[in-house]
Amino acid sequence: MATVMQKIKDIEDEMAKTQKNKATAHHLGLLKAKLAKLRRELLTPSSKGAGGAGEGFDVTKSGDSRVGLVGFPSVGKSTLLNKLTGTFSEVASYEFTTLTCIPGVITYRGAKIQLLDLPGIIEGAKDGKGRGRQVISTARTCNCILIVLDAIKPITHKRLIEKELEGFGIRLNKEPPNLTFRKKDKGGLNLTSTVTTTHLDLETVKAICSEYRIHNADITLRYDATADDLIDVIEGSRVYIPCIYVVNKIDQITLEELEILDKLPHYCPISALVWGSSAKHKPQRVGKEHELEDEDVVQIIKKV
Ligand SMILES: Nc1nc2c(ncn2[C@@H]2O[C@H](COP(=O)(O)OP(=O)(O)OP(=O)(O)O)[C@@H](O)[C@H]2O)c(=O)[nH]1
Ligand SMILES: [K+]
Ligand SMILES: [Mg+2]
Repeated sequence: MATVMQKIKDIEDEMAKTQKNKATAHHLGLLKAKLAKLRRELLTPSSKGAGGAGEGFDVTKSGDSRVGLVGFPSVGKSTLLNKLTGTFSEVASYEFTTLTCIPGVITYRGAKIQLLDLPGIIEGAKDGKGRGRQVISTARTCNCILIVLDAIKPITHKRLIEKELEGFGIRLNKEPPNLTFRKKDKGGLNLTSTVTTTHLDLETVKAICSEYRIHNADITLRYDATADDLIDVIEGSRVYIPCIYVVNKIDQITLEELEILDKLPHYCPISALVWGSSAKHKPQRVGKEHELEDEDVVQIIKKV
């Protein structure tokens, strides 16, 4: 029998092959619903190897808010935790230095923010690769997620990390769908909308609902919702979390490259070190007299 993973792969392949147009919308909607169901199966504790937070991840929530550092290995998550909180989390140039969840605290304008350093995740993390599931389950408990990216790595890494989080029911920088879905005993499926809709028609809604064996329901759309939005509402258990894209190691790129990155929404460029062509060794501690060269990055540390 095909494994859940294989079934997911088959559906993803079929979706990739299916042309996107009006005639295929309901079929694609059906495939999306099948995919959402299989993912849930994969993530429920009864299925092998799945489960919530595990050993080394059971950090108690504390303070006013919880922020999690998520990213590929060696992008500088632990360096950032250490700099921001004064906690010690091991830093090294090799991948998977951090193996558990390490908490630290930032005090900002009287608020205590719990910052969580997490192991690096890799593609396929949501499907159980590495400690990915523990990492993403922990990310689900956060009030804000910082996706840490390495400025010299391809920007496609942003999308890869987003996909891992999305596959685990996390929705980033998104409001919960503004639609109501009310199941009832009889009367069939009724679709009404208060705005013009371009994604969902009755046929697509029927295809999705049939996959969930729902034959009677009132659905009201208050915005131009997609098939994915409807599936999210039917599935439930989605979490809507704000996210900031922290692009680290900008000391390694040029100003022109930095300007391109500046177009990313919800973005913050940082560098945890001071490197540049004026420095004799990297990073170098310098005084006021030091003459800087173009594109040098300076870190100023203020004594409290
Ligand atoms: N050039 C440069 N190097 C950095 C910066 N921040 C961190 N590094 C280096 O990047 C490497 C990885 O840093 P870590 O903090 O261990 O990265 P991590 O994301 O926690 O790695 P894992 O725990 O293995 O996932 C180390 O060699 C750091 O010194 C930065 O801003 N600029
Ligand atoms: K590392
Ligand atoms: Mg680390």
